[in-house]
Amino acid sequence: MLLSVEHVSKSFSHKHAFSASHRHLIIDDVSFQLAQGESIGLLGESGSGKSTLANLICGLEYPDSGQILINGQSTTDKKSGKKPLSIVFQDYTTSINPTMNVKQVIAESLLLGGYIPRAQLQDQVSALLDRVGLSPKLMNRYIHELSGGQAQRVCISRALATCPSLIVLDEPVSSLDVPTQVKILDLLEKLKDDLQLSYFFITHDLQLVCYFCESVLFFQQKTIVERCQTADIAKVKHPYAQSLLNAVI
Ligand SMILES: Nc1ncnc2c1ncn2[C@@H]1O[C@H](COP(=O)(O)OP(=O)(O)OP(=O)(O)O)[C@@H](O)[C@H]1O
Repeated sequence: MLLSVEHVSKSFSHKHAFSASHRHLIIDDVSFQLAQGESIGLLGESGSGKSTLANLICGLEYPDSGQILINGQSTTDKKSGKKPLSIVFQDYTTSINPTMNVKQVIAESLLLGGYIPRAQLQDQVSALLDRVGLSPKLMNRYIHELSGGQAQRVCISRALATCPSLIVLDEPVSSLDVPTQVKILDLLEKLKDDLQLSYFFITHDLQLVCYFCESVLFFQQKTIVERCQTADIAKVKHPYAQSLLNAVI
């Protein structure tokens, strides 16, 4: 199994000005699996914990209990080496270091994927920019010199640089205008087919999930309340899943 999330719970400590800090449970006993080549959509309300789950999968946060295995290796296992996954965040403005140009951003990720002779770096960055439909001429630009669509393409090429099997897409088009959203979604669809990628696609948009993913997880009240194949979306039973379905039909 490419990704196995097993009974994962996570809470955060919130400090209060005039009282002791409290721990708030954000993720409660979440389990699901994703097979190689499969894509899953995660639908949930704003603030329900979707990004926290994404961060747990990527090893940016650790579970309080339960475990997350990627190709059988725990995300908490520091010795497991390079993980076959990348993440694309919603906010491209904060996910790119503003002091690095495009070449440095992508090169940093390429080098994470393994040693590359310095002489090959330029060509590999060019190839990755080409893969996401950007001209190599943009290599020396900084984030503030790019359009939103260009910046998100840079984030996608950075995600591809480590040759992942799985990409966690945390609302990758929500910060873009509609025409740019369509172009980025077309790109993601093409990359999925060309590179046989699996996506863990976090969004508020049920139609998008049905277009991109084989199955969908409905996330509410800190946990997954229903999972179904997108082909069977009309058969969902949980009231939350039904309410999302009714909103689009
Ligand atoms: N590092 C942290 N420390 C404390 N609380 C956190 C931390 N990260 C997230 N939270 C809290 O966890 C809850 C869920 O946040 P999260 O960003 O995962 O939700 P979300 O479903 O992705 O929201 P949105 O759809 O609005 O992006 C929020 O109440 C948030 O304040």
